Amino acid sequence: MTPPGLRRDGLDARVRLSRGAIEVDVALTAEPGQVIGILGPNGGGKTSTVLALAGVLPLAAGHVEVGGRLWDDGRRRLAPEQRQVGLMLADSLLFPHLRALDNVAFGPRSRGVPRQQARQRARAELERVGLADRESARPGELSSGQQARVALARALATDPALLLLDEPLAALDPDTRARTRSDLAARLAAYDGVTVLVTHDPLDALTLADHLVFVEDGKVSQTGTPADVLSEPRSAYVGTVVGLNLYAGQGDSHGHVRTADGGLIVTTSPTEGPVWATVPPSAVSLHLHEPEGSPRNAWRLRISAVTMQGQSARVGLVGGVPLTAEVTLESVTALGLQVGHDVWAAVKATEVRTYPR
Ligand SMILES: Nc1ncnc2c1ncn2[C@@H]1O[C@H](COP(=O)(O)OP(=O)(O)OP(=O)(O)O)[C@@H](O)[C@H]1O
Repeated sequence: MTPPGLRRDGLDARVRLSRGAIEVDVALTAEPGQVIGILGPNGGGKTSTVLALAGVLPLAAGHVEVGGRLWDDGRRRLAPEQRQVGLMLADSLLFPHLRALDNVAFGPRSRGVPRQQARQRARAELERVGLADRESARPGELSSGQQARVALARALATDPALLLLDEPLAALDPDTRARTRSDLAARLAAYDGVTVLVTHDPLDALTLADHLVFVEDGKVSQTGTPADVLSEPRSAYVGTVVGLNLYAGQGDSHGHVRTADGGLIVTTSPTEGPVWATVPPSAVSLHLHEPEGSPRNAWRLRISAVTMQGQSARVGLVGGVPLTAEVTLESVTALGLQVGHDVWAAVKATEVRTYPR
């Protein structure tokens, strides 16, 4: 809750630092109340960025400004405890000997709030995450999802201007994860500070974040709303996250896109110049013989992987235009799809979408 009269100005940061072998350079901006989702491959610099925002890692250059206050300008910085930050990690790191109420009250207490007032605040926070009736439970008596909600309540009990969530749901099993995700979404909707959420799970990012920032090898490879990113991925990694086959190519005026590897893709979408082309895996059909008929793409490719996903199968294909195809389990059986076999992959030209690079 923002005290009356205190204006919240959101986040304006440029994090520049060296970490291991990589040079991190990540700019982040957000309005109060917004959630920024940071995604990226392992070791890309996501956690380093969050640690720099928290003040645990010093900036080599750049700045961190939160709520109109300069926290770090690359030379002078506020210590972590001087920053209005709430932190939640995959490991909820609750004190095992303290009941839920005192775990949550710990933050305000350590900032000098008197005991009764801190407990009152903790009670309100537990209520907001639906745990009013479990305030006396020790962490060992709570489920993993409840522990995560206590950790969230604790992170918010100090009125942070910046809430940092680093893989907050990663330790939960899929069912608990889904339920806790919706609890988290509800709580974040009522939070008026800025949230930075690091996650590997596209579903977390797509359902919780207003804005996505992809960090690869220390740099921002793409930013945008979830809708922007879903429709127009701009790196191989982002393509994989949103589940589309993505190609960088050069288009001509005849609807032909030539990829860097020499593959040819035919599309009805505008093509001239450097373009990205996407093919949804579900738009790929597989055949044992060369398909005939309307203008479409037909590539002879080799199967590199077959994995089941619910009622369908994902088939990895390598060759001139490497693809992932999503087909029914019946087709896997009927066509006898196996790693190492060659098949024809067909995609209608109308299913290939392009946009400028
Ligand atoms: N304690 C450390 N000391 C030195 N280098 C580190 C340390 N922790 C991580 N690194 C290195 O810093 C780089 C960035 O790591 P970071 O943890 O920020 O990436 P990440 O994107 O969060 O990765 P992950 O998804 O695996 O958590 C990596 O090259 C990593 O090896």
